[in-house]
Amino acid sequence: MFSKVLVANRGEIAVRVMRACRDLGVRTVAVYSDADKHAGHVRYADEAYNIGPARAADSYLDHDAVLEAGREAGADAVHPGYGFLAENAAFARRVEESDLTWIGPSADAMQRLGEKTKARSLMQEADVPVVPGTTEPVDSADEVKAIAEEYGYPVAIKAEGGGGGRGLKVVHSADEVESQLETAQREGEAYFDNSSVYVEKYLEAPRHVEVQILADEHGNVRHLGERDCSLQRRHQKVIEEAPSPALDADLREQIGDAARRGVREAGYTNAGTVEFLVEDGEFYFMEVNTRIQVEHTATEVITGIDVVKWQLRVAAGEELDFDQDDVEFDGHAIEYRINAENAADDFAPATGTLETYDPPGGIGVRIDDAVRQADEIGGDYDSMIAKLIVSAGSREECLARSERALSEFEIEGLQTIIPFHRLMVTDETFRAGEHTTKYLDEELDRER
Ligand SMILES: Nc1ncc2cc(-c3cccc4ccccc34)c(N3CC[C@@H](N)C3)nc2n1
Ligand SMILES: [Ca+2]
Repeated sequence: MFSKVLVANRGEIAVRVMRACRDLGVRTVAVYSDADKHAGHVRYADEAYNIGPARAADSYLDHDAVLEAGREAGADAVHPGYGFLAENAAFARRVEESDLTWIGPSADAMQRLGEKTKARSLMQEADVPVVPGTTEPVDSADEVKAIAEEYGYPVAIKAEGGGGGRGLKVVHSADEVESQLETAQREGEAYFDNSSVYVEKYLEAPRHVEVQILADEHGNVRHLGERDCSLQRRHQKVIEEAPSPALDADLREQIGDAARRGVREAGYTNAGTVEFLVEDGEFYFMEVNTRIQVEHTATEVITGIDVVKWQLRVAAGEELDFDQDDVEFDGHAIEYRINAENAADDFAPATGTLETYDPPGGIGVRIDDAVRQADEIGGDYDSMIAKLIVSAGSREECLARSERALSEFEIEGLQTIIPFHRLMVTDETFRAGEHTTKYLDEELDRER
């Protein structure tokens, strides 16, 4: 096991990783920008190194600055968290080539799965259903039209280097194809430095269901069940839950097995998430997230498995000490992202001072955060300041407990989306678990 780990991140996920380190008796190193000098993850770590100014590109995204801090601290390994450099294969490779261990999948596995068409053909090799479409990039309008002829409009043109909803163009008819194809290629070049695009049948109102995977370096691959992330706003997840209300036992087993086959085929190790779209009782592979995710907590709470601790142990060469049928799911968990945003003002980012910061507690309530009363919340980074994860024996009990926990959560001096969450847990479509990925965008627009 490592003796010292550098966490190349900030906020709640940095503290989350440091907690797993401490559980394992591993010393922790924080890195911080000038704006984060007094931040929670710096307070929590055993030692901390300044890596540059507030702008992420000059600090948390600066490969050399992070590696230099690792060297200075004499760290054995680097955990990237999520966001920032977490899915940057080039950085993972630099860490692999240094004398630090990368806590995550190999750079090669990241590369293989980061190119969406390669990921799709890999999944087909493993008999994992993919959304109908091409597994090679397309570069002519005719190829796009051919897919639409075969599967019907609308079709989705997606950037090879995209993901997370970026680089997705929905084409509703033949006369839109040329312009949308051109835009998708141009944006792919601009945003992902990759103009390749591919085409899929666009599923009108799917659920977004993802499977948590843990794979060690000895060929053991386990799935830890699924999470439903259908409640999204402009591709930003707002509430996630485990298990998905949209799956029955049979579909649950099929989707879990498919995720394991796909990850094994990809030679993937460490923690990862296989994302699927689910519609009319069918599931289709969408993409793999080669990192720990914000919402890993919902899985931890119902399985009792510490995913981050296993990331560290797997990276240190340990074997998973449980079989697939040892993984049990107990009850229901819902995670509410507490973002510093003003839901009444189209979720515009908010800044301010936490004059009051009084999180809820009690049975079935977990708070993952890195802030405390009187902290200043600026606009330099992602707006999520905390996660509230509520769990109970059933989804109904979890909703009731959520209302109680959300009513206890007191924040003053800063606008957050807590009022939005309080509304959501009383919404009858959400309570019935019948919301699709379209629900929020349409519902909010309709209300406005
Ligand atoms: N062929 C096909 N059909 C429907 C889709 C639906 C989604 C999707 C999934 C989840 C939320 C969405 C919100 C608005 C628009 C799309 C979505 C989707 N993506 C891609 C990235 C992921 N974060 C969202 N890909 C799709 N692809
Ligand atoms: Ca994704």
